[in-house]
This record gives sequence, structure tokens and C-alpha cells, in this order.
Amino acid sequence: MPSSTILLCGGGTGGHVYPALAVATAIVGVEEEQGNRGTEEQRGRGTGGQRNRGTEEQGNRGTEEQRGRGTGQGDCGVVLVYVGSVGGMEERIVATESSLPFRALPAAALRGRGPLALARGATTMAAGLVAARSLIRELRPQVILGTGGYVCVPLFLAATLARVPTLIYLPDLVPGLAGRLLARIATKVAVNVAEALPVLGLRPDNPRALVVGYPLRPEFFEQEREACRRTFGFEAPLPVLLVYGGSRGARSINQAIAQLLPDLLARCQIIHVCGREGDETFLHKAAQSLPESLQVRYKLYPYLDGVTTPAMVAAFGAADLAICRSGASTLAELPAAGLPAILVPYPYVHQDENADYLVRYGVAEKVADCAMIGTGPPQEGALFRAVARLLDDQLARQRMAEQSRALSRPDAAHELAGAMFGLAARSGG
Ligand SMILES: CC(=O)N[C@H]1[C@@H](OP(=O)(O)OP(=O)(O)OC[C@H]2O[C@@H](n3ccc(=O)[nH]c3=O)[C@H](O)[C@@H]2O)O[C@H](CO)[C@@H](O)[C@@H]1O
Repeated sequence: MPSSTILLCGGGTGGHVYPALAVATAIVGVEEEQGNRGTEEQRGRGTGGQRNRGTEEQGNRGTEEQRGRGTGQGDCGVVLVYVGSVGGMEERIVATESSLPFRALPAAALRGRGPLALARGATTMAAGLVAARSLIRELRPQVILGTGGYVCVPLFLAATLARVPTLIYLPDLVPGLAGRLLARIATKVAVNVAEALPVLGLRPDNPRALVVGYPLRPEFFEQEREACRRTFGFEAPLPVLLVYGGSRGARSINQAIAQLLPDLLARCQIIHVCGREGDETFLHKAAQSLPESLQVRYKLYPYLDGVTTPAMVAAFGAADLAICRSGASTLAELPAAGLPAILVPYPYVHQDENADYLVRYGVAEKVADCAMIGTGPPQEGALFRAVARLLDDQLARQRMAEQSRALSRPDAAHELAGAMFGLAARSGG
């Protein structure tokens, strides 16, 4: 496919960004395999997928040399451009963790807390549609991949008007409102697991439907446990617990951990990724009130990006057990790392279905947000009881890890890249 332009679009939260970056890396890989070399001019325009995320041995901060390796920048004839929303967290992730050029569109939620919010949302979306139409006229893409979030709506509408083929990837068991809308207008609809298709009104034999798994950063499959542990400065032979609340952090989980900190640190070491919303302050204070011998077991970060901090993949590699929300990424990242988990679904979106899927396969346990601490002493709440039981039962963890690995589909990014090339070929790219 000589000199094609592909747009990747997803935003609002991290879960809509990382799958697109993984597909970008795979597209560059497929292009290079096919020996389809770009011209000097195309190279300058930027083609990269994800930067390399390393462990301690690899320097961990991403040297210039490593960044070059992970991006695929240089010899690829495809031009990839990331399209996100104005002011969304995707701009920062794309700038830090990839070398893709970034373009922003106005976008807002399609439902509001009243008629005024709804009207404001509709106005922003109308502005987004105008901007998307002019972006498509300027960049003339052969195909567009959407990975979710409201920003895909104006871009997909503009693509439909301009007859540019689109592929929407929806990773959740039950996709949100924007996802369901996009599934109606996209040329192809890809999902993580077949169970998601009926919700979208699609049968598995529908030629528009693809079941591909979840496109992951390749580094999830490559981590070496001891190196990952050293990355976080852990030396004790105690188990490592990874706590995170999705890409934004989860206040209720952070508050529960603050209460349980002394009891947890008596049994394990913790990597806690608390989100950028300011919870770091009270967690830091809770840790400082502990004896020095326990404090060294607690590693607190607002976010792990693999460039300014250690990488999220290294945290997965270091851990024996996770406590986390059940965003769609957990359906693939936990299996790829073979990491047993206690899932605490975010109550206001469809995360229960994702958690139930993993629980059904025996690779995770579920604790309701409101049951984490309960009404009595925090140690008697459902969260601490589950953590203590699993930390004490290495065999159970091993069994969960093995069953978890069996769910892994490492070829998802590659499959989606192939589907994108197929659509681009149809559009004459
Ligand atoms: C509150 C909300 O609406 N959540 C939704 C949002 O979650 P959210 O954006 O949190 O999505 P996920 O939990 O699926 O993914 C988070 C991603 O961020 C990465 N990560 C996270 C923290 C960090 O410090 N570094 C890092 O790299 C994780 O490894 C993962 O790849 O999108 C998901 C995908 O549609 C949905 O399933 C969730 O229901």
C-alpha cells in the first residue's frame, strides 16, 4: 500500500488510546514486513506507533535509541496520524508514549445532566463535525480506526459523508453509548470477545463483524519478573501487589488502600498507581505515618508512562496479584501477564460484565465497590479478606495465573492491522 494515510482515533480515557497505539505499532510492523519502503518525504511526516517501554536493564526512562526502536519510524510507507479530543488525556499519552503526530477535534458527551448540558454537547459535536470534515479533506485518509470515546463520533460521521472506510474497535463486553452508535455507521465492527456482538445487534457470521481479542503493547509478553521488581526497587522476597484504578485512578480504591496500608504492608510490597486527580497527597501522608521498614515496601505513583516513570508493563511483570477496576484492558492485560486479580468494577459504567467474564474463567475475583471496606473494621471488609486469602495461597494464585494466560490472544493488534490494510485496499489506497 504505497503512501497511505491512516487515522487512528480514540479518546477521553486511556483505555481508548493504548489499543490504537498497539495497532499503530502493528501497522508499521506489517508495512516493514512487506518491504514497502516510504520516501524520504513520508519518513519526515512521522509514522511511529509506540515507544519502547523498558525495565531497569533497559534504562527504563526510554533513551533516544530505545525510542527509535519502538516507533518503527523511518522506513514505513504509511502515514499514521492520531486524532483525539481537544483537552483530552490522549494528547499527553500520545506525545509521551508514541511518536505519532496528534490532531485534536472538539468533542463532548452525547448525554448530559439536563437540557442545557445536552445542548452544549450537541453544539460542541457540531463544531467537531465541521473540523473533522476539514481534517479529512486535508489529510485524505484511506481508512480510519476508532477505538472508542466521543471524539470518534464526529470523525466517523465525516468519514461516512466522505465515503472513507472505517473500523470501530469496541473492547468492552457491553460497549457504551458512543460505541453502540459508532457500530451502526462503521464499515467494520471489531470486538474483543464474541459475547459482545449480540449487544451490538450483530451475529458472528455478519461480514461486518470481527472478533479479534484486545490489541496489546507487545511488551506485556516480554517482561522478566526479577528485572521488573528491581525497576521498582523491591529487594525483599515478599509478594508484590499492584493497585491501580484504570487510567484515571479510582478514589474509592485509593481510600480503601489508605485505610488498609499497615495491614497490607505487613504481608506484601505494593506498587500503587493512584491517578492524577490528587489522591497522591493523602496516600503519601498515610504511608509516612508508618515505620520506615514498611514505608520502603510502598511505591506510589500518580501514573506510569514508561518514559518519565517506570512502565505499566513492568508493574504487571513485577506483581503477584492486582487490585484494579475492570476496564476492558483488564480482559487482556491481566491474561498477557498471567496476573491474578481482585476486580472492583466502577459502578457507573458497564464494568461488571468485564469482571464477570474473568471471574467465570477462574482468573479473578470480584469485590463490589461498596463492599471493599464494609461497615466494621477495614480488615474485615471484603477487599482485605480476599487479598489476605490470595496472598497466603500461592497455589491458588498459580492456578489463576495459568488459566489467565490461556485467555491471552497475542495476535489481536496484528489482526486489526490486517483488517485496516484490507479496508484501505478496498478504498484504493
Ligand atoms: C470510568 C470509565 O469510563 N472507564 C472506562 C474506560 O476506562 P480506562 O480508560 O480506565 O480503561 P482501561 O482500564 O480499559 O485501560 C486503562 C489503560 O491505561 C493503562 N495505564 C493505566 C494507568 C497508568 O498509570 N498507566 C497505564 O499505562 C493500562 O495499562 C490500560 O491499558 O475505558 C474502558 C475501555 O473502553 C472501559 O472499559 C472503562 O469502563
